[in-house]
Amino acid sequence: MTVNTIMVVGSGTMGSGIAYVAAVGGYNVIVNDINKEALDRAEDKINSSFETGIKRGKISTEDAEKAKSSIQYITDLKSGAARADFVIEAVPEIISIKKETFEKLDQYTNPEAILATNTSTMSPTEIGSFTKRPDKVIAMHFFNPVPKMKLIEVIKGLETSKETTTIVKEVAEKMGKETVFVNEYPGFVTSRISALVGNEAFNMLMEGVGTAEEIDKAIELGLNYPMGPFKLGDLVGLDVRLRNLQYLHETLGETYRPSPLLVKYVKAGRLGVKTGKGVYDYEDTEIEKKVDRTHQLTT
Ligand SMILES: NC(=O)c1ccc[n+]([C@@H]2O[C@H](COP(=O)([O-])OP(=O)(O)OC[C@H]3O[C@@H](n4cnc5c(N)ncnc54)[C@H](O)[C@@H]3O)[C@@H](O)[C@H]2O)c1
Repeated sequence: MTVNTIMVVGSGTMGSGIAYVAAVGGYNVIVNDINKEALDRAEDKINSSFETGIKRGKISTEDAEKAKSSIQYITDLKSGAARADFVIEAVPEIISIKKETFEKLDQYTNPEAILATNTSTMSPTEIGSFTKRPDKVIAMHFFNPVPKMKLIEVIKGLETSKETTTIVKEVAEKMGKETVFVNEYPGFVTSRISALVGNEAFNMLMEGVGTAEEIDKAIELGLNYPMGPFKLGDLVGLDVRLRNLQYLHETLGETYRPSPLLVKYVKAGRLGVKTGKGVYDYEDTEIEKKVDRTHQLTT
């Protein structure tokens, strides 16, 4: 099967980045969101990614214009799905929303279309079971910010076919990405390790091992991580972090029990950069600058 048109469902942080790399990769792109304002924000963000790309010499003005004109923004899932031969879902990490989305996609797309999920933790086998084509369902786990981060972690479900993995590899390469193919297990490789490191840091803070700044500095300079676990957590969103940990705790057991301090921060509404306060206070411009400078993050 030749992939010409990619539809991205959910145009938030991840969906907008995925749409951008798909357009730069030469695909016709349909971006869908149930929320018109989110769709408008995505369009602004994608257009500014093109401007940055041109300024940094990563893409010519001509190619950027061509790629930009290949993107369509729509709120109607049905009409977009009917034209797509490859779909990447990036709706919130809530199983009921994923289920409803995949049931609809299964109904509206050509039966040959591949349906990929950008889930951070969930089972592509379970997501595949919401459709009548589990052989064509797979997880493509992108990293934030998508235009910068090189990797797509690809996770096969129990029924995912060889043909599907081959096509996914081709699509990822056209998007300029490296891939790792892993077998399904909760949290895959990256989300499982990242959640654990972040949780351990919260436990250390709770135990009084050090301040947040000291723990972040130790991990950055001593272990050569590009970003300390608290800065990363604040950027990802502590609520998102907690949700991932709760899922890993349910599926993998005690090792992943969320730190009581993380739970307390979320209860207080201290969710990180997005609420202006998380572990750090973002009125502190120095930390905000640091966070801006460091772009590597993942949930
Ligand atoms: N944020 C990250 O760093 C990151 C990294 C890797 C993977 N992920 C995963 O990517 C997915 C999306 O995360 P995000 O951070 O982009 O979320 P987000 O909240 O920024 O965006 C989600 C978008 O989906 C839209 N939406 C909600 N219900 C919808 C529906 N039924 N149909 C169409 N659109 C719908 C929302 O309006 C919103 O614009 C999640 O599964 C998340 O776990 C996130």
